[in-house]
Amino acid sequence: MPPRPRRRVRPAGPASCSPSAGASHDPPTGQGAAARTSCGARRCAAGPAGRAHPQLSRQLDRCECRPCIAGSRGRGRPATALSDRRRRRRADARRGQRCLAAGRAAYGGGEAALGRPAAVPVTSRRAMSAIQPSFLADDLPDGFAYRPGLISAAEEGDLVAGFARLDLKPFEFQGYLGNRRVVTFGLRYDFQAGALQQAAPIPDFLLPLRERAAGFAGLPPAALPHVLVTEYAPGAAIGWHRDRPVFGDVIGISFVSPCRFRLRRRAGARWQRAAVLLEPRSAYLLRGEARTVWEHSIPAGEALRYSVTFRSLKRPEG
Ligand SMILES: O=C(O)CCC(=O)C(=O)O
Ligand SMILES: [Fe+2]
Repeated sequence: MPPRPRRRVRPAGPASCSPSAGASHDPPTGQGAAARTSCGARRCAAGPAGRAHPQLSRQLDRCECRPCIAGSRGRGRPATALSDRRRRRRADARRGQRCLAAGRAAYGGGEAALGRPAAVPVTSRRAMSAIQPSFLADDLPDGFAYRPGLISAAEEGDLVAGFARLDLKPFEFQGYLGNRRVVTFGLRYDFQAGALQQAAPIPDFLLPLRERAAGFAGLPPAALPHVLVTEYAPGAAIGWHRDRPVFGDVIGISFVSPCRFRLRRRAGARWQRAAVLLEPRSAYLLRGEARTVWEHSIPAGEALRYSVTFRSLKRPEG
């Protein structure tokens, strides 16, 4: 195997931030200590001295620092450094067969466990503390809704087999690659153009899921013209963000293994925080304040997880 290309060195200047940042934002090993910044991410130790995350912008709705967007936990690679793409593709087909069983086993495994939507057995204390929900009902952000068991275990199996056939690509933002892989259908947000563009039509196998998601959100299926399928391999994360303002409601459905879904919003000089366990086959809705005020993120998990995210379009102000 050819030697792995070196990580791209961050260019100087305010438009960049070294691959560091955040709870999903830790600096790469050897880059020194990182201090907290106003965005709750970390100061880039290797970046311009003392500067907070340079691309954090309230207008932009999230920190635009490349590794933050990529959720790469400091391990993001430049697109040009992708050396194992072909190998990963070949592994996909095999993984599609294995992942459901393996993912289920990682959190307590077996078809019997799958029949129980609420309780999520986990195999280790560490895994338990990583995903334990931490809010009381009162702490839920307004506009956040959660439904366990939106789909059956059999439906989940069929959908996961479908994901294995999709052309998932590492999430890319300004040349940096995240550890999660994605594919978008219907409408897609083009980060460079800053606008929605037409993507491939939503595949037939996802349409019944869209109906279910729409029913959960009280919307007609056609009101969800965008769908994003995301694969989180063990260790993959998504950093703190709000979804793009061009979108309206966000409905996320989880597959294979659970994750901890974290929420935070500014409360003076501090962050108010909440977290919820997203079980496989469950759905959540982000609407109102949960969508427009609170940020969300998912820390790296120990087992493979897929999510399907449906989004409506923001209604024109009237
Ligand atoms: O995987 C999930 O459920 C969340 C994904 C997400 O927040 C996003 O793609 O904006
Ligand atoms: Fe999101």
